[in-house]
Amino acid sequence: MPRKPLALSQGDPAGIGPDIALMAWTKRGEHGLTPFLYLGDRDALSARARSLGLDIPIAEATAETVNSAFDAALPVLSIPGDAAVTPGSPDGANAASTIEAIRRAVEETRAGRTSAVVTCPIAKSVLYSAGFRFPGHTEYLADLAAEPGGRAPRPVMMIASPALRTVPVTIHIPLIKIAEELTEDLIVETARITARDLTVRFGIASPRLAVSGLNPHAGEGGALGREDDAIVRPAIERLRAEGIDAFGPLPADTMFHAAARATYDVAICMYHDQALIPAKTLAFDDGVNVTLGLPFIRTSPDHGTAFSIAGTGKAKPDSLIAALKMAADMAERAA
Ligand SMILES: NC(=O)c1ccc[n+]([C@@H]2O[C@H](COP(=O)([O-])OP(=O)(O)OC[C@H]3O[C@@H](n4cnc5c(N)ncnc54)[C@H](O)[C@@H]3O)[C@@H](O)[C@H]2O)c1
Ligand SMILES: N[C@H](C(=O)O)[C@H](O)COP(=O)(O)O
Repeated sequence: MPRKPLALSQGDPAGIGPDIALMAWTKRGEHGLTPFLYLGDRDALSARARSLGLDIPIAEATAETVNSAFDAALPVLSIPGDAAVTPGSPDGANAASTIEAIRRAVEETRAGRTSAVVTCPIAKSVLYSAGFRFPGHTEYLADLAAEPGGRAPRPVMMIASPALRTVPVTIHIPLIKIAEELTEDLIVETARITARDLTVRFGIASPRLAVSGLNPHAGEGGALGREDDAIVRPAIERLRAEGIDAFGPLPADTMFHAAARATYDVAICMYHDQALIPAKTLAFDDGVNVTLGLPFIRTSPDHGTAFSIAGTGKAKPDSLIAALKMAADMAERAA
């Protein structure tokens, strides 16, 4: 039975999404990539191939025709933008098509025509200026996952690589709001979803969750902040009472060295940079952004639109290739 194709959304067409999608396609044999359907502006993709000096056939396709087309051409379900695309110069006029590509990738996947959603990077600020009301893909995908009249599932962001997996409990909020938004329930719910999906999506029978403290030295017994003892520790106690192997709160500055990393399967961190700095420092090229808690599989490269190098040939497709491979592996496990 041939594998179902992946749905790859273009991201911001002025970013490196088109670059890395083209480069990944040229490496499809080397990496044994599962065929993907690129959802985005076909003309912009063709123009990017020309500017990169890549002679890549591009074929209009649907989920049903991707597998037969993929060896000879890059299959595209065309979603034209409303403005010409200049690499490195994002245009809010293309926000609607950028968002539509994500929506359609989810639609194809939820309909069972594709096996997973892989998203090329969007520029949040560009979408915000066009009225996009979600912090990023993560929250938008959860909204798309909601059943009619139902609540959106809680999405969980995980950055995963062979070196480390990390999850930020709070995500795209200003630092000044973290202590205000960090609650025992949020930590418990995030950890529960992470533990479940590490088992279901990654086959880890008994995942070990290292939970970081919020404050320096995990609060130093209360001398450097009350949150660790008043919020994080009770959350860990609740998780352990449910049979989840969670431990901490750990001082964040000593939980990411090699020996410490060998003691756990994922680090549950209190905020974005506490989770993403170690993850991207250790594995920028093969790190993958995975959204847990959704009823479908979604991965993304661990980087952004890199506008300054779009169209220059300097972008590396490694993280996108890792995201495509991880999505295919997760889909195979789910089949
Ligand atoms: N998955 C996503 O959609 C995603 C992830 C992160 C950031 N973003 C968005 O991207 C925009 C730019 O974010 P940023 O500047 O903080 O981070 P960035 O990842 O776009 O760039 C950071 C640095 O890394 C380099 N870089 C990034 N990807 C690279 C690649 N594949 N090959 C070679 N070099 C690469 C860039 O040139 C830049 O110097 C922001 O709007 C942000 O919100 C989106
Ligand atoms: N913080 C994420 C990262 O650096 O990979 C990035 O903003 C992506 O978020 P979304 O997947 O929600 O767009």
